[in-house]
Amino acid sequence: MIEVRNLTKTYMTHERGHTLREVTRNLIRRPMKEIKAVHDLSFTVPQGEMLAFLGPNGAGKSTTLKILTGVLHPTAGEVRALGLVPWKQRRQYVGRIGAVFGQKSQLLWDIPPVDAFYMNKAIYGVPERQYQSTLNDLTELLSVGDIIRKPTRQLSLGERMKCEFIMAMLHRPEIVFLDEPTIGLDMIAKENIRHFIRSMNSQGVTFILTTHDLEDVEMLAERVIVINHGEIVVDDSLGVLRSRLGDKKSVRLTTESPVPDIRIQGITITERIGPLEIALEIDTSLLPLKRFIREFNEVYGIVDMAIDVIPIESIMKELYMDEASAESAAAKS
Ligand SMILES: Nc1ncnc2c1ncn2[C@@H]1O[C@H](COP(=O)(O)OP(=O)(O)OP(=O)(O)O)[C@@H](O)[C@H]1O
Repeated sequence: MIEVRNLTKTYMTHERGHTLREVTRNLIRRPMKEIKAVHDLSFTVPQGEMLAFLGPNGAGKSTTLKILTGVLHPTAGEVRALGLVPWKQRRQYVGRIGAVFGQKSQLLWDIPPVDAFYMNKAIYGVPERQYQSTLNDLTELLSVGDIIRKPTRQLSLGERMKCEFIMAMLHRPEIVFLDEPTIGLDMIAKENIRHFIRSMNSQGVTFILTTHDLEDVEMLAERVIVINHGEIVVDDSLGVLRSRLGDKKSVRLTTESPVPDIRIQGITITERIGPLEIALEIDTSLLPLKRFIREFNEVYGIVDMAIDVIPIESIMKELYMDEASAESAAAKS
């Protein structure tokens, strides 16, 4: 459904310089600087997939999504989505995709969402019967029957986001791009939105999600692509991603005597919660849990313990840090 081959985007910008002298000189000379935002990305997304496209700030996510939505054209490489080249066959393509931006509204502030929906109906040329039936389905699924008739500015953020989703889905897009779709929402509103995304996905809609909210990723995504410095670092299912990073456990421990700053292979102290309470990360491939419990109990006396799998935040942190440390090591050598 989406096929990306060797995608590269290089921005050309004017170098400003750091010192006042450089800035003044560069105002006249205007030297150009290349910024490789994405480099040689290749991946495919089958129909009906729920893909999380992640990476730290500046990794190249927005650039890739802008190319996939047809807003930008690449410097090199190919993209085919729904059989079309997004930036070349944009008119045909936009009628088959949708987008929801958590930080940017597509509704109009002073008019009720239902009027904005009607405008989109005209823009996309949605037939009246299809429009009414889709609108009924979506308003029912999101429980926003009355809300869509109030002026947008009077809606809560949660209500507005539900309407943003209706706006994006009315023309029944086959691929929907989500950028931080639950940002700023409370837990209940987040769950409503996630439930909606899951139910649209079960009807065959493909979702590509970019977010810094890793709970969205855990609750929604089947597959994760992580990019860093414009290149793919990981492309795997969430389960495989966890196992690839070792069999790590997060342990919260209360002991009879304080645990000092120990250096044992396989153990990292992540937090000191109190004088007798700490949080640890244990790599059980290096230190089996049974041995850890026995030895810690002998030395410090375990009073209470909670064991959990490592949350996805730690996995991501590790991925981002690996890349950063690899970079700095390369720079030093
Ligand atoms: N129009 C532009 N001109 C020049 N450089 C740009 C432009 N847009 C993005 N960049 C640069 O390209 C790189 C990738 O940016 P991009 O916005 O794609 O990252 P991102 O992963 O979406 O980051 P974030 O999570 O912060 O939104 C960054 O170094 C950024 O400064």
